[in-house]
Amino acid sequence: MPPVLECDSLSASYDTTLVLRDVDLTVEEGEIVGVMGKNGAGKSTLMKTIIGLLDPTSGVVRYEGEDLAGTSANERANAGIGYIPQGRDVFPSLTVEQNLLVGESVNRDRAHDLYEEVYDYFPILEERRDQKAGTMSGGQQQMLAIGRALVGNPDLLLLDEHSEGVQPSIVEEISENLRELNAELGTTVLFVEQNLGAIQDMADRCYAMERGRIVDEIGPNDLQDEDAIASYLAV
Ligand SMILES: Nc1ncnc2c1ncn2[C@@H]1O[C@H](COP(=O)(O)OP(=O)(O)OP(=O)(O)O)[C@@H](O)[C@H]1O
Repeated sequence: MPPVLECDSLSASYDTTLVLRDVDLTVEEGEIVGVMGKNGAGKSTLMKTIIGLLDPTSGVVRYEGEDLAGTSANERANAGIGYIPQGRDVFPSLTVEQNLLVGESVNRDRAHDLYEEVYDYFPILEERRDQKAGTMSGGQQQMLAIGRALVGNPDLLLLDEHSEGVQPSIVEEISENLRELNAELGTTVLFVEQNLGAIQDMADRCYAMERGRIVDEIGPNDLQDEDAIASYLAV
């Protein structure tokens, strides 16, 4: 079976500024893989290039063995890639339930809706289903953004800094829920982060990114060694 996701010599730029440089990474089915790096390292750019919001200047993104070149972000979502952008981007004037309905539109298996699972992982979303998303806390909005991707029934979740602007205890809760849903639903996860705790709580293994390049790969044994990874983060 091919890896769920493969980036092969992936480079990307904004106008003439090259930001992502020759990135090679692989995510196997069922893994939770992190990419860590400081502000400006290129993590969001990597995510945008994988989901198709930014065209690579060179290199390839393969999803379940297929080259994604020429496919739109929408087509990638329809193929089973769920994307949770930095800053969450929930629709503030829609209710929780309406936000989830938008996410469900890409579910390929309409017979199996995932609301029950989402409400199990994030009970606050069920409690607040009729509340406008914009009135909720940062952590609750993050849960909603994850829930909105999940009801689309993704095989792969791309998460861009889910810890940002969220209080530490809630970051921990979200990370734990993501691990649970990875184990129970089998959803593969690629996340980018600069939060040490979130990386240690979530990742099976991790890549380190500096100035748009992958400079190290950290296996499970070294992930709990703060000294081994702190230099890649702003800690
Ligand atoms: N739309 C854009 N146009 C031009 N340059 C950009 C754009 N977005 C990001 N950049 C630049 O690309 C580089 C990488 O940014 P990126 O957002 O990918 O980093 P990041 O690792 O996600 O950082 P952060 O944690 O701050 O989000 C930075 O130098 C940034 O200024």
